[in-house]
Formats: sequence, C-alpha cells, structure tokens
Amino acid sequence: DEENPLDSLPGPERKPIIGAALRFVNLNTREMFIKLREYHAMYGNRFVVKIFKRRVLHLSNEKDAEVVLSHSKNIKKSKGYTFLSPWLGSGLLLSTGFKWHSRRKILTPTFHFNILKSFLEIIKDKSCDLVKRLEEYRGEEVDLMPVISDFTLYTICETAMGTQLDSDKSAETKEYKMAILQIASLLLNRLTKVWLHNDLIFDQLTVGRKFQKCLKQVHSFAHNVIVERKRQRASGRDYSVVAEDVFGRKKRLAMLDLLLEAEEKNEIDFEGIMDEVNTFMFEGHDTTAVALTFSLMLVAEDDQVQDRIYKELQGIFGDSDRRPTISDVAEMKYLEAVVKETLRLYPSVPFIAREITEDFMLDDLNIKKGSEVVVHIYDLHRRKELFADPEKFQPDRFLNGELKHPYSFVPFSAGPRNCIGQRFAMLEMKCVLSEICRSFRLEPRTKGWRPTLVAEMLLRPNEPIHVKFIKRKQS
Ligand code: HEM
Repeated sequence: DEENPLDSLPGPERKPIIGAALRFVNLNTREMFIKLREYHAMYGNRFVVKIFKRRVLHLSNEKDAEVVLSHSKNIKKSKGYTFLSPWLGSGLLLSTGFKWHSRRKILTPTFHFNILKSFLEIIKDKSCDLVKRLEEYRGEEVDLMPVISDFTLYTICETAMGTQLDSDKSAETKEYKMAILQIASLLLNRLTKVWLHNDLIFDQLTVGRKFQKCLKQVHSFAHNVIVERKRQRASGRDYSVVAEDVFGRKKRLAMLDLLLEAEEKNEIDFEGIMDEVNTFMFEGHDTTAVALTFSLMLVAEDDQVQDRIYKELQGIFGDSDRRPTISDVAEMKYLEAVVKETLRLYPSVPFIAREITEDFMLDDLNIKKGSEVVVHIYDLHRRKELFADPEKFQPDRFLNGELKHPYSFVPFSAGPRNCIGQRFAMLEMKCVLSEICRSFRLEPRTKGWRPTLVAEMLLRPNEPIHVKFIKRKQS
C-alpha cells in the first residue's frame, strides 16, 4: 500500500490492513447517516475513511465542491453506482467518457423550454388527479410518501414513455408499477449491505432473485413501449398530435419521441434508448417524490410561509380556477424559494461520489488516481458560514440577494455532470405545489415534529410523514 497524501488528513482510526472497516460493519442506513455526520463534526470539512486499500475523501465545503464538481475530466461515478448498471445500462447517469459526452449532447434538447411547455400539460393533468385524490381524504391525515410517489411515477412515466400507469389497468402495467417501486428499494438495500455486494452471493439469495424478476419485468415493459411507439411512428402517424390512447385522449410528446428521432438520425441505437428511458424513470421519480414530501411537511407547519404562498397564488390567479401556464409558474417566485429552501435542508441526493481517474490538486493536496471523493451536499447546505441559522426553514434567504458562493447550494449538483432534469423537476414541483396550496390549507399531524433521516442513494424520512389537507372552498 503505497504512501498517499490523503493519509495526512484526519479521519477514523486506520488499523493495519483493514483500516476503518470495523467501524462500518453492521451499520444500517440510518446509523450510517448519523456516523458520517459525527465524523463531519469531529474532523471538519475534509476527512478520509480508509477501508482496506480504498481511500474515500469526504468533502463538505463550497470551494472543494467547486473544484471536484467542475472538473472536466474526473466525471466517472464511483463503484457504488455499479449496482444500478443491470437496470440503467450505460444511460446518462452511469456512463462516462465519450459515451457520456455524446449522450448528453443528444439528450440536452429534451429539456428545452418549448419541450418543457408540452410536458407541463401532462404535469397539470397529474396534479389535478392528485388534488382529487387528496380531496377523498376529507381532511383526514394523509401518509404522504406513497401518495406523492404515485404522482411522480405517473408523471415521469407519461412524460418519458407516453404511457399512463394510472388509467391503464392492464396486468402488465400494474406489474411494471410494482416492479419499478420494488427495484429501487432492492438496489438500495444491496448497496448498504456489504455481503450482498458479491454478485454470486446476491444472485443466489431471495433478494437477488426478486431483483432479477423485477429487472425482467421493467425491461420487458420498456422494450414493448419503445417497439410500439416505433411502430406507430413508422406507420406515418405523427404520434404527438394525431394518435389517441384507449381513453380517447390525445397522445402527447414524450421524451421517448425525441430519442426515436435521434435513432432515425443514427445518433443512438435501440439499446441506448432503453438505457435512457430506464434512467429517466429512475432519476425522475423518487428524487422529486422525496423533495415534494419534505416541502409539504415544512409548509404544513409554517402558517406564515403558507399564507405567503397563498397570497402569491391569489395575485397570479385571483379567484379563477384556471390551470397554470408556464409563465404563471415562472411568476411563483416565493414558491420557488420554498422549494429551494426545502432542497437546501433536505437535498434528495445527499451526496455525490466520484472515482478519480486523473490526479488533480485540491489546493496543495494531491488527489491521486484511484481514490474516491464524496461531496456531502447535506453538510455543505448546513454550513453556518454560508447560511445563517442553518437548521431553520427560511425561504426568504433565496429571495434576498446572492448566495455567498456559487457552489454553496447544489441540490442538482453543478458543473458538467449536473442534473439534466432540473428544470423539469422545478416545473413539476412548483406546478403541483401551487395546485395543492390553491385547493387546501395544510396542517401537520404534530407541530415541530421531524422524521429521522436515512441516506441510501436518496435522503429519505425514516418514518411516515402525515399532513392534513383541508379544502379551501367547495367546488
Ligand atoms: C428534486 C428532483 C431532483 C434532484 C434533487 C436531482 C438531483 C440530481 C443530482 C444531484 C444529480 C447528479 C448525480 C451525480 O453526479 O451522481 C442528478 C443527475 C441526473 N438527473 Fe437529476 N435530480 C432530480 C430530478 C430529476 C429528473 C426529474 C430527471 C429526469 C427527468 C433527472 C435526471 C437526471 C439525470 C439523467 C442525471 C444524470 C446526468 C449526467 O450525469 O449527465 N433528475 N440529479
């Protein structure tokens, strides 16, 4: 084990050969989250955890985050992400090098303003359905996560693949929904259990077999949707305008249509389209679901914030019950600050991990090829040097002037590998929150209560979050 400058940094005790391995044996995801916060408090914004030969540098200050995230060469995801590859293949999240560059170029126009405008039509419909679903609770407490997850899953499925999971009751569709929900949690479970990392062991166990079954269902569903959409395009119908679904609703543009256009120009092949569709389904569903759940929790317990949101919406819509346009959404400045402040406190992606492929300098510290670097967005967002009274929910901080540093707030990451779906996500979150806040007054189950947190790949509440939705006016 050769000398490495990282060994000069603080961190948990490095025993000969095993390093700090014993400290991490048998920790569940909640304990792991707490342990890393403890290390951050003990060792500061740069510390190293060495396990056997693996050195992981943990960072949580804005200057270091800038150097790492803006690096143009060190864009390779770290080993932890490899468990996702049977599902996402070499889709945008996982790919690197030339493949990543060319895919990023093809996919960027998918999130262009004009295309987002057409996705807003789907988001509005799904938001309306969600409001109706919340009405059915008649002011009783709602366990948010499952209800909100359905909303984000239905929304991404229709925008990504043009498929309606909610109204299509076929067995295949139901199976797909179950499989998508299960597959992500099986993967995260694997990530946090060292003995499941080995493929041979994993594949033999029930959890591994369940994973394979879900994987097959998810892949075969996506495959069939793509083939069907391709067939329709080949038959000469302009799918986005003419075709109608089984309910007589006009089919709308989906991300898949743009990928099929790219295929017609030989920019991507069938397998590539599968990978990207699966990647959108994975990245675009849970991330927004947790962010919306935390937003609703925070809004429900802050009367002042809720009044200001409502006032802003009244200013835009008056007493009309028309649905929001893209320029209405752009006008929701206070609501945007609420979403940002939620993402500051509860960043859906709490850390970003890279495998270093080229030596680089962090000030005077040489970070060598082969090391891993983790940027802790959760701790960065809570630095008191950057955000006064950091534990407090204060949306105003995003209205009053500039951030102290461009890398002090990075819920969507930053630099070349930032989130390609961030404008879509903000549009979706603002649209649905505005529809909810126009229709209901929110109340928490217990004021001041906060869930404990677990960080798998996403930051999640460890207990259910309950909110009451009290109808504002009878329709
Ligand atoms: C609140 C919602 C969201 C948050 C907080 C979020 C956050 C992030 C972050 C932090 C990354 C960088 C991950 C890394 O470097 O390891 C990322 C990447 C990505 N996100 Fe999002 N995301 C959200 C929603 C979405 C949506 C709705 C989509 C798709 C429609 C999406 C698609 C992607 C893709 C494809 C990447 C990989 C980009 C690349 O590597 O070039 N995300 N996201």
